[in-house]
Amino acid sequence: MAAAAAVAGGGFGGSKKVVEIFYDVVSPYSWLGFEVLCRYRHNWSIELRFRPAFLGGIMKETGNQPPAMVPKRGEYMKKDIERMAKYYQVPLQLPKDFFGSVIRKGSLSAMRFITAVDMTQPQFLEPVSRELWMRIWSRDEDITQPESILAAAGEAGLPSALAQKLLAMTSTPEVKNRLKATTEEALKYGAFGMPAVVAHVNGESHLFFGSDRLELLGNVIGEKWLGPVPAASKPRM
Ligand SMILES: N[C@@H](CCC(=O)N[C@@H](CS)C(=O)NCC(=O)O)C(=O)O
Repeated sequence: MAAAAAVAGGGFGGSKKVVEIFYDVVSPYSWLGFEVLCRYRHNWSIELRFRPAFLGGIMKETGNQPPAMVPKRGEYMKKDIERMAKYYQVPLQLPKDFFGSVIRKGSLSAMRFITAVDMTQPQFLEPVSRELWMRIWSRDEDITQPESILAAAGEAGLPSALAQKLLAMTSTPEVKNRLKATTEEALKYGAFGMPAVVAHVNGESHLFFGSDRLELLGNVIGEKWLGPVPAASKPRM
């Protein structure tokens, strides 16, 4: 198993089932899956592991394309995201210039920053990821410029000197290679898009694609699905 699992405390032999979510902040459906799994940490006997990866790399390696590249699917997606945001209670809003913000600008610098956080300050991984999603997928703000990334880090509570240091780390081979390695790991599990959720059960790994397959994930790991906002958890937003 890759470095991240080792860092997070070893293999998959504990009593809780390990569930990994491979995500990229450019992906709105990843945000939905991320928030719902964060809630289910309190309801299911799972150890949730965040695995920041690069969706562009997954698309390239598998020959896939973002769903909105098919115009009719793009139209449907707008409606779908609106409805899912309401149902999942996540404040997702489509950016005005979808192609500019999501396809053209992309998320490489943001995902490298998140990777640097994961490698050195993992306690900030969850809030930094969430704040970057808040920027691009809720407030229609940039996530590519250094000042945008630093602003998200500040909102997440990362001290400014530390955030500057992590930003400088994003151009190092260590960070670039780690993001590549996590992306390759997702591909090895069979990912072709995001969120890619991998559950480890009795030595076997099961891949689920999409924020809409978490009910099925629950069924496979023997846990009850209680809807996107289970009672024991409070939505964060
Ligand atoms: N039905 C899934 C859709 C997820 C989805 O469309 N994810 C995009 C990234 S935001 C993707 O990777 N799509 C690849 C594909 O549809 O083949 C859900 O509700 O989560």
